[in-house]
This record gives sequence, C-alpha cells and structure tokens, in this order.
Amino acid sequence: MTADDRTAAQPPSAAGPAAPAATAPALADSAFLRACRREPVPHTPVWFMRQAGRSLPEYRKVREGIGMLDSCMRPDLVTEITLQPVRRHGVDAAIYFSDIVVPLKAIGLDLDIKPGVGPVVERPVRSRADLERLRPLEPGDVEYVTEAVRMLTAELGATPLIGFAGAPFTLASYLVEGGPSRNHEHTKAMMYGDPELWADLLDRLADITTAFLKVQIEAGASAVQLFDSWAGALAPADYRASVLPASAKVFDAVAHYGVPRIHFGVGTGELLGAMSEAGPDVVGADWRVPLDEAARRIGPDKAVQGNLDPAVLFAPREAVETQARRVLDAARGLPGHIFNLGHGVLPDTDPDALTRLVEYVHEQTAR
Ligand SMILES: Cc1c2[nH]c(c1CCC(=O)O)Cc1[nH]c(c(CCC(=O)O)c1C)Cc1[nH]c(c(CCC(=O)O)c1C)Cc1[nH]c(c(C)c1CCC(=O)O)C2
Repeated sequence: MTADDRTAAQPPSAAGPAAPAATAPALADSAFLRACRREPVPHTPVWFMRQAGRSLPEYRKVREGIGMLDSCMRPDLVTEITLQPVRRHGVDAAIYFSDIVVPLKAIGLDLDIKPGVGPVVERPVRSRADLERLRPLEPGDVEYVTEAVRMLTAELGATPLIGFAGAPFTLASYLVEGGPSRNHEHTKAMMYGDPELWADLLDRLADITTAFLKVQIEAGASAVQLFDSWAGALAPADYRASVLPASAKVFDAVAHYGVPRIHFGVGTGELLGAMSEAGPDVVGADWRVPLDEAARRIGPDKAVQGNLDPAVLFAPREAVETQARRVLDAARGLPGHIFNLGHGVLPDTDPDALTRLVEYVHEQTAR
C-alpha cells in the first residue's frame, strides 16, 4: 500500500478522529505507555532513537532526490518513513519523522540540513538584533505536521506515536554556532558573557518548542521526547542556572495534556538528577552510566529509558545479546523501563541486527 492509498482510504477529517487516539483503550494499554506510567508490562517495550532513517534501504529509496527538510514537510513521506521501522522491526512505538530544526525553518530562519554534516544556519544568532528573527511558531506554520500525525495515528492503531522537539539549549547551540559544534564556544560565550541575552534566547526557544510539541500532541501523539542532545557539554551548576529553567518551562506547558514526557541528552551522567528536576515523566540515559545507577540519579517516580551503546550493534549477535542482557539485568526491579539505545541508530547499522534485538528483548522479558 502506498502512502497515497492510505490517505484515500482514511482521509484525515478536519475535526480529527471521533475519540482522541491517545485515549483509545488498546493504545493506552500498550507496553510503551504502561512503562512510561511505571505500570506492569507484558514485556519490556523497545524503540530506537533514529529508528527511521539511513540504516533502512527502504528509507534511502523513498528519500532519493528529496532534501531532508523537504521530506519533513510532506505528510505522505513522513507517514511512510515513520511506519517503516514499525513494520520492519516490530518496535513498540513509532517516532515521528522530522528533525529538531523543522520548527526553526518553519518560522523562516535560513537553515538547511547538509548530508553528513547536520543543521547549518546561514546567519548565526549572536546579538539582540538577531533575536528578532525568532518569532513565535503558530500552528499554521506547520500544518503538514498536523496532517501527518493524523494520518499516522490512524495507521498505527494501538502502537503509540512519539512526538519530539529539540530542547532550548541544543537548538541554541545550532543557532549560535551556525552549525554542529564540538566545543559550543560561541554558545557558552553568550551564556557566560551576556546572561540576559542568553535567557531571552532560551525563553523564545522554549516557546517555539512548546508550540511545536502542542501541535503534535493535539493532532494525536501519545508521548513526547525533548532531545537535549548536547546538554552533556555543561557542568551541572551551569545547566541548573542557565538551561534547566527553559526546559522546565516546556515540560510545564505540556503537562496538562497528560501524555508522557521524556527527557534525553548524550553524556549526561552528571546531569541526570537536574534533567529529572526539569519535570519529565521519563528520563533517557546514554550507555556511559549503568541503568540502575542512572535510575538512582533520576530519583523515584520516573521511568527510565535506555541504554545500549549503538556501536554494540556492529558486534556479532551473541555479543549484542550479552550487552543487551546487561542492560536488562541493570533494569531488573525498576518499574518502568523502556529499552532503547543510548543515542541514535548509527547509519551503517545492519537493520536485521535491530530486528533481532527487538525480538531478544521481548523474549527475555515476556511475563
Ligand atoms: C541533534 C539532533 C538533530 N536532529 C535530531 C537531533 C536529536 C537527536 C540526536 O541527538 O541525534 C532529532 C532527529 N532527527 C531525525 C529524527 C527522526 C526520528 C527518528 O528518531 O527516527 C530525530 C528524532 C531525522 C534525521 N535528521 C537528520 C537525518 C539524516 C539526513 C538524511 O537522511 O539525509 C535524519 C534521518 C539530519 C540531522 N539532523 C541533526 C543531525 C546531527 C543530523 C545528522 C547529519 C548527518 O550525519 O547527515 C540534528
């Protein structure tokens, strides 16, 4: 079935589905949403960050000749690409196919995603005058997101759809540096050197991120993840003083929807407690901290997500299973574990290794 057939079979009505997808009983009872709420699960749910993307030949095929940002604006492509890993791997959740810079593009910033590089911003944001270019995001700026989420929730049925956005710090890093950065030097120069301008920038980004998450939740996303990928570059005191308030503002602003909110960053072992204080329901950890220790740092009443090193998938099957077993052992006795990688799927990963890993986790944890 093509994406077009699907649209024809199930036209997304302007009023949306009769019952909001997020409250349909089978969906609410899915292993993923149960784990987010720290309820007993039939098996440990599994999904992978970057599960939709270059590791899949079917992804490369539909993306042929179409730029990354262009593909994010086409609901038919977004729907197809989001569904590909669900069909192939049998993961317990879909993640909406987009990118953290899509809302910034949608408010008119001159940026692109360069293959093999990442987001590149034509004119970096460095001064108060530059801030004026960061206007608020209106739902009408991203109608294609609403349409794609509706098409997806109709297709996915009882499989949850995770919406996402970039956290203010990670978005700020791309905007201030003008592209990917190892040391975030311009970003930190603004954070330390002009705290007022920095706070303003993060506050505007918090509002844009919130608006982008609201569009996804209101169209039917069952959970949301806030990616603060580069927060691990910060010392805990600086994170708490200069970044946490903006991320907490985002979590607060979407709390009333009641959908689980996940918080994740790379290299954040020392920040897990602070990231938990920002107010999410679930905290993701990378592979540098054992999951039981991560759970201690995250504190009570929150689910944990993670944390297999994505590079492990390049090892032979037995080694992958040994390492996955270590993650499951560390998670034993923790109510609310969502199995994931410690960061995104690497582009050269063998897709069959991912499928086998989903089967392994399901088998090993079947109750
Ligand atoms: C930092 C960040 C970005 N984008 C994202 C983050 C946070 C997650 C993380 O820490 O990895 C988030 C993101 N980007 C993409 C998704 C899709 C959903 C999923 O997880 O499957 C998600 C969740 C698609 C994408 N986003 C991008 C691709 C690759 C583009 C392509 O296929 O041509 C995909 C599938 C581009 C992108 N966009 C970004 C980078 C670093 C890159 C890679 C550049 C490259 O190596 O080519 C910025």
